[in-house]
Parts: sequence; C-alpha cells; structure tokens
Amino acid sequence: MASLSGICSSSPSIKSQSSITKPFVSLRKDSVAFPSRFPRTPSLVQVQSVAREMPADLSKTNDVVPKKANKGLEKDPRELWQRYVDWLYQHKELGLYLDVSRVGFTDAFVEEMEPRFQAAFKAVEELEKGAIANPDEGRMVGHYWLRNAKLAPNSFLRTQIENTLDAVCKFAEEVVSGKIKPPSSPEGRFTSILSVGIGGSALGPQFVAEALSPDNPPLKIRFIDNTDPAGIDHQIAQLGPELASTLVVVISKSGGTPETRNGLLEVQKAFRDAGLEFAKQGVAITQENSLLDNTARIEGWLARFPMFDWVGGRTSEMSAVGLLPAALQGINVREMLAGASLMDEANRTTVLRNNPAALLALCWYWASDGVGSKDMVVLPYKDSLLLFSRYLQQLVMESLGKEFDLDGNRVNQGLSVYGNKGSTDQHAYIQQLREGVHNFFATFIEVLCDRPPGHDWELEPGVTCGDYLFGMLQGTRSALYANDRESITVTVQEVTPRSVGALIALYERAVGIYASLVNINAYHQPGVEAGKKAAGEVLALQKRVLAVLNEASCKEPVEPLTIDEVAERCHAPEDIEMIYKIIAHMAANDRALIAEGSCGSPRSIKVFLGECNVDEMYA
Ligand SMILES: O=P(O)(O)OC[C@H]1O[C@H](O)[C@H](O)[C@@H](O)[C@@H]1O
Repeated sequence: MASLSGICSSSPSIKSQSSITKPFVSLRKDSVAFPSRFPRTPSLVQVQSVAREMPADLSKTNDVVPKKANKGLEKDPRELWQRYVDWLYQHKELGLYLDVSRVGFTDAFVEEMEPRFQAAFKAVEELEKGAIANPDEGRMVGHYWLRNAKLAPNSFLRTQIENTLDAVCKFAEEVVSGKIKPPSSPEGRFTSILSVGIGGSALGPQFVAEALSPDNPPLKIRFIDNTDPAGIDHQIAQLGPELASTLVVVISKSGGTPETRNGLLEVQKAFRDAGLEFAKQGVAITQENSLLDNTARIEGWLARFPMFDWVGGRTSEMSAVGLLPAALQGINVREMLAGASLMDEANRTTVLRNNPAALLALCWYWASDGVGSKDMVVLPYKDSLLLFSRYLQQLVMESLGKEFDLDGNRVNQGLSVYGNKGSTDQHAYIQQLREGVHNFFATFIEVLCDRPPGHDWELEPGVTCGDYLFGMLQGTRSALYANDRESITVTVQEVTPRSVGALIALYERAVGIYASLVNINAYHQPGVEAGKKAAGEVLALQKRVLAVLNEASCKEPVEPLTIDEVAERCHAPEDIEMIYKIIAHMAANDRALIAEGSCGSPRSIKVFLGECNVDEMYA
C-alpha cells in the first residue's frame, strides 16, 4: 500500500516570489499582424477591420487595440537573445519561467495596453475582495480563496474552506489507510475510485490524475464523464469484481446535470446487479441542497462534500472537486494548493512585465488581435501533461467564448484551444502549423527534469532519451518562428503537485485578466444552456413519438406508420427530420421495428413497435 505521508502534509511556508525586474527596453517597432484568412464570423471581421482603421479609444475597453504596420518578426539572433533576456519571467520559488520573446508585441503596443491592464488588475483585486464578479448570476467568484482562505471576504467562508479541506484530507487518509472500508470486499479496503461527473466536474480531476498519480496509487481512478452507455459499460466491465472495492465519487456542482445523473443511475444498477449496496460506497460532491445532495443524504451515502456557490465548475480543481480524487490517489493536495497560492501572489503585482498571467494575456491579445483570430495550440513536451490542453479548452473557451460583452454589444469573443503533446504531435499536425494556414500561435510547456535523478542513461554517446525530447521542442519552436509563427514557452522544473497547482493558477488568472481586457464576463456560460434545452426538447418529442407508435402498435392488426404519419399524429410536422432521426435511433437499438423500406431512404419506411404497452396507451 502506498504510504500516507505527503498526501495532506502541511504546506511549506508561502513566501513572496521575486521575479526578475528588467528595465523597459525598446524593441523594434514593426511586427507581424497576420490577417485572419478565414475569420470565424462576419462580426469578427467587422471588429477587426474597424479596429485597424481607427485609433483605439482606450476609455472604451471593447475597442480593439490595433497592431502596428508589420514587416515580420525579429530574426537577428543577437536581437532575439536580447529580447529573450529582457522579457524572461522567472518565479524563483516555483522554478517556473515564462518566455514571451517569440511573440512579436512591440513597446508601443505594450504602452497602449497599459491602461487596460491597470483596469484588469483592479477588476481582479475587486474580485478577490468578494465583488459580484459574475454579474449575470449575481455571484462572487472565489476560487482564489480556496488556496489562501485568509483572502476570503468573511470568516464564515474562511471556516467553510478550511473545514472542507480538513474533511477531504481526513476522509482520504481514512480510506487509503483502510479505516473506512467497503462493506463486502475481500480486499478489506477500497482499491479504486469511479468518478462520475462532466465538464468542470471531470476535466480537472482527469488532468491531475494523468499528471500526478503515482505509478501504484493507493486507489486507481476511472472516469465516467458522458452519457454514452457503451463507455459506461466499458468502465464497469473493466472494474469487474473490483466494483465491490470501488469508491464512487459523484461530482456535480448543480447536482442536476443529466449526463452525471445518468452515469449515477447506471452505476447504481451495476451495484444492484452485483448484489452490492451502493450507499456504502457512494460519495457526493455538490452544492448543499442540490438534487444530488438530497439524494445522497436521504439514501445515506458514505460521505458528502460541499461545492461552493462562488466557485465555478471550470475553476473548481482546488475545491473538493479536485482535491478529494487527488488525495485518494496519494497526491499531496496541500502542495498543489501551495503552488497555486504562490502563483496567485506573483500575479498580484500591477507591473505588467513581472506578472506572468498578465504576460500571457498580453501575448494572447497580441497574437489573436484581441478577437480570437488565432487559435492557441498547447504543446506540453511531457506525456503526463497530455490532458492539460483538454483542461484548458474548458477553462479558456467556456470563459472567453461569449456573444456579448459586459456592455451588451455583440462581440462573439473567444480563443480556441487545442493540442496534445510533443513530440508526438510533430508527427501529426506540425506540418500544417509550420507551412499551412496561419491561424494559430503555440504554447510550449517545457519540463526541465527528464526523469528522477540516478535513472538516466545515454542511449548514444552524450545523448539521452530526454535530450531528444528537449531537441524536438527547441527545434519545433525555432522552425515555427523561422516561418513567422509565434510561440510562448512555459518552463517548469518537474511535474509535481506544486508546479501543477501553479500552472492551473497561472491560466485561471490569465483568463480572468484577458476577459477584462476584452470586457466580457468570464464566469458565466449562457451558451451552454441552448444545447441542453434543445436536448430536452428532443427527448420530449421522443416520448410523443413513442406514444403515437405505441397506439398504432396496439391495434389489431398492428398499423405500421410512415414518418409523415408519425409527424402528423404528433402534431409536429415541422419536426419531421428530428422524428425520422428518433425513429432511426430507436430502430438501431431494437426499440422500433422497420416494417417496410430502409432508413437510408427516409420516405420509404414504415415503422411500428415490437411490443404494445397497453398502460402507456391510456397514460
Ligand atoms: O458540475 P455540474 O453542475 O454537473 O456541471 C458540469 C458542467 O455543466 C455545464 O456544461 C457547464 O457549462 C460547465 O461549466 C459545468 O462544468
């Protein structure tokens, strides 16, 4: 069994960081502003072209600060080295570096952006003090308090944070040590975690598990993060008899997300089928009094942990959502919090070049014209960071992808994120990045330490396996830059709980600052509702289709119906295409039978149900 030491040990003292402060040096005034070849929406084009033609009025934050006329990125090696040295950010205590030298922003651009940055710093300061930073939902935004409870605006919240952290650590230690056991496992202790959740209730735990879970964790983690029945069956089948020693952690802030509810119902059925009592192995992480919370309380689940109203799903990794699964895997969560707290502290300076999150936001704004005209490709050269880009997809795109700005103007903002890992991706799509459509900027994540000391060896004279990885990263960075493709490089010493906590905090803050720069609300997600609502309407329509088919199938003889007839009897002729799709889906799953024709020619088919349900007919 893995040792308990370190899972929740106290954090080392958090000292203030010192970053290198450089005099402001003059860079060349020209740089590249590549127009977007394929703007995503007409409104983007409008915003960009207006911005380029008109001088920015900096009193209005929704104006775009234009780039200057450009002649190409700096290519002289000595000038570049100078730029590298001048702009290099270092966080000594975290061993983290940020190199923005391969993004071509100019002094003039930085100067023009300065008032916006000061406004953004002020906004984050207010947010940290407890302002209603999510105006639509009337909520405070408090994820920064999770790693430094002293910052919380009142003692009630402070105590809530501290008590939850203590409860998470205590529970994890008792599960790992075997003090809390499953009722009917031959192992006598929990051996696995099955995490059920989606979006912000899955992506952080998935990223952290991949990055930090030890080779032989005390509990191995699996995820159900979808309502795909085959995917769920696969997870349960892979657990096999281990289901008896599996802790099921159901995570949902709202407590009512359909995919998570379905995952829970499927897992509960698997428990029943195996003759196991789910409640003795179930844990809920959710807002107090949510549907999930009430279910867990009434059914007497093993444990419940709170999710706070003032923590958004995509910034919840440092709440019980991320901490409990991590602690159960033997990951030192207090170290994660310490790394995040150190990074937060560094990001509180109002000196732009000393503020790593602001530097990232500056680069994003420059590279994407402040309107998301280029995608952010995230390339960690370390297998364990594979899921970082996936995690960032939600953090960045759900936060920044907004139709309206804070003043109600239609802006269609956003910043697209994708990427997997290097050097693997060099053998997949780097060809296009280097030579093809120029619609991106890259972020390299470099990890200096290749493997634990004492394990390295030279696979050819003077060269290790890790040297190749290093060479691939440097080579790709140079090759992209030579073709005027900009890149940022974030460097950490090692992938540890502390550096992962710092990376999460760095990007959380960068997103918040960038949102202020472009004057949008980073903390709501109104667009997600449209898809959920439409899905609900499809399911409601399916129930009507079933009722109509059932009635026809209960007749003697059975009356097979065409799609047109079904649509007519549903009083939904305008939904005929969706009705066809519903029937095709039911037919593929043996829940409807095709009497005539084939699904390939929709007008030809006649359909009925295999069984008549008399009760349903009169319902
Ligand atoms: O944690 P839950 O309430 O189940 O929400 C899960 C996810 O649901 C929606 O898709 C939201 O847009 C996400 O921000 C959230 O993370």
